[in-house]
Amino acid sequence: MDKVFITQLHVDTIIGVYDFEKETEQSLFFDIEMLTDIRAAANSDDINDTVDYAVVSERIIKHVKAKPVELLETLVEQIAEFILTEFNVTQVKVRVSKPAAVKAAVTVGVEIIRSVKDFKK
Ligand SMILES: Nc1nc2c(c(=O)[nH]1)N=C([C@H](O)[C@@H](O)CO)CN2
Repeated sequence: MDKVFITQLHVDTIIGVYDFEKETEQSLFFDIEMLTDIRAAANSDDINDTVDYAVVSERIIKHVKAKPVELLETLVEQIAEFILTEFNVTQVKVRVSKPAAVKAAVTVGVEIIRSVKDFKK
C-alpha cells in the first residue's frame, strides 16, 4: 500500500507526569506514516484526491497545543484516531519522541500502529 508521511514534526507543548513539566513547554517530534491509495491523485494531479500532509501537520500541531495531557500514550492514541476518522487513511503509524525527557538517552518515546477498523468512522 502507498504511504504519505511526515517526519520529525516539531511541536512545543506542555506535556508530562511531573509538576515541573506543567509549567514549561517541552519539544516533541512526531513521525507519521499514513497508508492510503495515491493512484487517484497521481491520475488527476489534484490535491483533493490525496491526503494533504500539510493539512495533517497543522491538525496535529493544533491538537497537541490545545489541551495538555500527561502521557505520550494519550497523545499518540488521540492523533491516530483523528487521522483515521477525518482523512482517507486505512492504517497509521504514529511515533512521538521527547528528547529532553531522559538525559542519558538521545530520545525516548512511544510508537503505535492503528487501523481504520479499530475506530468507527
Ligand atoms: N511510557 C511513558 N513513560 C514515561 C512518560 C510517558 O509519557 N510515557 N512520561 C514521563 C515523564 O513525563 C518524563 O517524560 C519526565 O522526564 C516518564 N515516563
